[in-house]
Amino acid sequence: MTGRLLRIARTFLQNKQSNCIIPNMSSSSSAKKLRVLVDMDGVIADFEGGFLRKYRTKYPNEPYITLEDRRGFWVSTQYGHLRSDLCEKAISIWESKDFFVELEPIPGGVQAVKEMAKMENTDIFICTSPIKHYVHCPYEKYAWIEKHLGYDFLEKTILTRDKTVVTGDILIDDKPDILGVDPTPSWEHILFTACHNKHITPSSSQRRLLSWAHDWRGILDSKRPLTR
Ligand SMILES: O=c1ccn([C@@H]2O[C@H](COP(=O)(O)O)[C@@H](O)[C@H]2O)c(=O)[nH]1
Ligand SMILES: [Mg+2]
Repeated sequence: MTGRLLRIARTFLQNKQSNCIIPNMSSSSSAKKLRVLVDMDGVIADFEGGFLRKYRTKYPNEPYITLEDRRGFWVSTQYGHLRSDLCEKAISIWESKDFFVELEPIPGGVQAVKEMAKMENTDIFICTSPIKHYVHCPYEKYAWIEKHLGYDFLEKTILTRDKTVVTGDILIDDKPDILGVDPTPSWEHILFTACHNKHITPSSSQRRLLSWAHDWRGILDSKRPLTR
């Protein structure tokens, strides 16, 4: 027997003894799965709309910023510029009980996420940053996901203040700058258009998803390995 045949026979016996199952690389089920991370606030849950509604109810006599006039990711910063004490008043809204759980879904988002979850060779996770005032927010984010996406989606939920440490192929997120300890995250950031970011010109290499009515399937497909 040649050396090569001996090596093959030895490997076969070793695999047999250890009950090792050799994956069939030609089968589609063994193809590397596309991992999609989807942000929550501003992407599938309407943080901005929910904030404005509750702010105006709680502070009917205070000035406010319409969604049309929103600029910059941080609501609190823009309200602070309007009048310094409004920064704290804005923060008090999302620190209140029932703020996160009562957010309305963003049109098409829940449906798109459910569809992604059914796609072949696709793993989908919700990747969201809780606020540090943790009394209500983390619990309510889970409750929102159970209510709109179902109990099984709790298995696919990542709460983190640093999304750069999460691995994935795509992160669909409305925050223009996603920074953290890893300067070169594994995912491509797809900027989801929101009232606060629609005026900014993303860097030429950054792709946008204008809404869930736009071609999110094409974006996912563009990240899949080419098949013959
Ligand atoms: O002015 C603001 C606006 C939003 N937040 C909080 O930031 C996170 C954003 O989470 P993403 O996962 O990036 O969507 C969310 O918890 C908001 O409540 C803020 O603190 N201040
Ligand atoms: Mg967001």
